[in-house]
Amino acid sequence: MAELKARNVSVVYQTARGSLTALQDVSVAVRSGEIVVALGASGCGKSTLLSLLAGFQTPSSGTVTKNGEIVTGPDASRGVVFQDDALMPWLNVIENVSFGLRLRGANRAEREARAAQVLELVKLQGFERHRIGEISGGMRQRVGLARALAADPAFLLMDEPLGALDALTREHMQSLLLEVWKKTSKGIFLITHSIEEAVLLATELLILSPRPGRVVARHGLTFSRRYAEGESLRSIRSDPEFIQIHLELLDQLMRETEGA
Ligand SMILES: Nc1ncnc2c1ncn2[C@@H]1O[C@H](COP(=O)(O)OP(=O)(O)OP(=O)(O)O)[C@@H](O)[C@H]1O
Repeated sequence: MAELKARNVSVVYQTARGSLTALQDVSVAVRSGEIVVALGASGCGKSTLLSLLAGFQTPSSGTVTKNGEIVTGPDASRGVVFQDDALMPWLNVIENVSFGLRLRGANRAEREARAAQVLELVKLQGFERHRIGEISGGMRQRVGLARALAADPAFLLMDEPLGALDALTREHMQSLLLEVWKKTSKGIFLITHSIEEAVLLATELLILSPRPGRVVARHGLTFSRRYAEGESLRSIRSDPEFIQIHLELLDQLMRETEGA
């Protein structure tokens, strides 16, 4: 089992208006087969936390470790997906997906075989040769997810991956993401602004509050596991417990952001 851990991390940015504590004493652990979701108002440090876990930056204090070893930079064990899919429009779908493999020296046959596997996982078979400009926003996000999966990372780190999608496409993507999780047992860290999405996907939900960014609550949840065990999303979403938790979190977030 792989484990990615931030322990008591703080991040202080120096800005023109003085120093800004983006994260204060935050701890989080993401293990294989878990979906840790960070939810909170704008500016509470969610992206900064993801960036630490990815190894894009180091904390001002505290530690980030992967399987007990200090993280010093990004590597292939952590695949990152952003809201803005950051695809290369001049390449087709399969070239985008296999780009990282190419950089790592995989030959053409290896790249094509692996890309075909992950494209099947995200249900994009048949679109391999489409140009990025020819496919929809939802499909682009699936290409982004396939690209992150291509190197078979132990962890997926996702910064509002579904934020730019329309409501219906977003729901399709939520179930696709759960299917991928069920099949691969990756450890997932995901940022969202949607309370509903957070409750649906999370096995652990972190509520962050801004200025300074800190974890104000943690909830262990089981709805995604119920989906993985075969319950339909419709049945989960209409469960009174799901609705109750959703409303309680809404109240909590409203209180946290009052006057912000
Ligand atoms: N490189 C930086 N230099 C200075 N301040 C920064 C930098 N990056 C982020 N910040 C500030 O740190 C705080 C946390 O930012 P961060 O992007 O991590 O929050 P967030 O919760 O992801 O926000 P959002 O939901 O809007 O994406 C914000 O006040 C932001 O303005």
